Amino acid sequence: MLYVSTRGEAPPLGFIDVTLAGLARDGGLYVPQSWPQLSSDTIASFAGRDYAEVAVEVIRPFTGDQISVSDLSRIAREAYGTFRHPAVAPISQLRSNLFLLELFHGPTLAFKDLAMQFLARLMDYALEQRGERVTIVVATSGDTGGAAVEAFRGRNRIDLVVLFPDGRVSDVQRRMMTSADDANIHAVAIDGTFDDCQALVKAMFNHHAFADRVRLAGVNSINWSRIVAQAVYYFTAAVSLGAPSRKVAFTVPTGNFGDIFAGHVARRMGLPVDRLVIATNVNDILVRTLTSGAHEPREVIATSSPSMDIQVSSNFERLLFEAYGRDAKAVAALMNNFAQSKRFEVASAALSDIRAGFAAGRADEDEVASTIRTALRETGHFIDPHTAVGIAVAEKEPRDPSLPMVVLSTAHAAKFPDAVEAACGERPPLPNWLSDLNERKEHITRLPSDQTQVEKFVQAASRAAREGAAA
Ligand SMILES: Cc1ncc(COP(=O)(O)O)c(C=O)c1O
Ligand SMILES: N[C@@H](CCOP(=O)(O)O)C(=O)O
Repeated sequence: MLYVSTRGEAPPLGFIDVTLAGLARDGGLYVPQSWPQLSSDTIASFAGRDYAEVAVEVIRPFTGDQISVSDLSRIAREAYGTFRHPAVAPISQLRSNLFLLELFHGPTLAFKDLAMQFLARLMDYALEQRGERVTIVVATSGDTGGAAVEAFRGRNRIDLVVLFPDGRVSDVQRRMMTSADDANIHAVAIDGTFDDCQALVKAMFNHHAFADRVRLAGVNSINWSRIVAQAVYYFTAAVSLGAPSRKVAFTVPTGNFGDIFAGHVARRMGLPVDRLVIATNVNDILVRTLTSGAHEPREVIATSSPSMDIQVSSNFERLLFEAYGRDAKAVAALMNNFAQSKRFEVASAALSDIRAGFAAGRADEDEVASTIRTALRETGHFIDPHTAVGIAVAEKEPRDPSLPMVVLSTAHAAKFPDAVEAACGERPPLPNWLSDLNERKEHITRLPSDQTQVEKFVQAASRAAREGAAA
């Protein structure tokens, strides 16, 4: 199994190299050369099995011969052993044929743990085998950063620098990123938005001399292994609701388009997914793109679902690659346009292709608040504002009432206590095992959104760079 860049100018790589590379050398994103298929019998056999076992079955076809099944199984067992629910990603029912896929039972209470716990162990394994070190720089709007800190802390061959937008994450999210004492973890508050943080990461990857010096790696969803690990829960959820004998639809709270693209991957592998609904808050560039074909960012608006306050959705490039019939030249031209004039138009054939598999809707702040209130009243449970965006959009979406609709519940309400309390008047408590979070000492460096200054910081944090200089 080889991976190719969406922009066509980077060398094809195998699974482990793609995992360690992050962004492709030409600025594109890696995708598999072809989609592995799982038969209906294989998918049906997932029913009742442990999450870790299903993860191995789904991920294995993507690994080629680069990792043995026993190593992959050990990594999956260890990764999903850190979750506090035996099902790892259980399903609960909200209303008739409307379900929540609970992705918040991991160590940092958000769906990012599902892939990050796996990825950290996979990278550790690969680096140990090769005797190498890397420096990871990750951009976060709040959840990826905390999940990465938890998954990579104390790892001997990896230094991690987290760039988060100063003042634009919740207190719980910030503390999860800044309160690790481990010497290999560095939390940096950037004076800017998530889009600025992500642009800095991509600029560092495209500065090849720098990227080589620090052995730069990425664990945002630009990293293929993040996506494939997230595809697993689409299988477990759909099978528990009757797949492959019946179709299932999903609504996905969307920002960087990684999570919903993972649903597309599951569909490409043979899972009968009826439709994937993109749910955004008022930062609705993807809804506007699906409506008009014009992909054009606006100013980022701060909302109660801050992790989705994103205008530049990295993984949309992977979908464009698919929709343009894997024409890397066409995708590279779109991305060049975007870099130069901050907009592009999706060609009508590609737009029709996207609309055939995806719908899109947005929820404003009033809808989010009223969804949180209604859910608490009807079920007695708190939901987080990102999940509320998903539910609000799913409720508005025309759908076949006989098909199950699964909304991805992407975070625990206790990560956003102020927003939840403002909506419903009650404050969701943190789980007991995190009750000392507010007392932990924070370590934060503040930097402007400036590539030179951030690179200087990353280089100083990088043991890989120091070893290279000493050699
Ligand atoms: C809680 C939460 N929900 C939804 C999203 C959106 O996911 P994606 O960026 O994969 O579209 C994010 C951030 O990515 C998030 O942290
Ligand atoms: N919402 C995300 C943004 C980054 O997304 P990723 O899936 O590409 O890592 C966050 O919480 O940081």
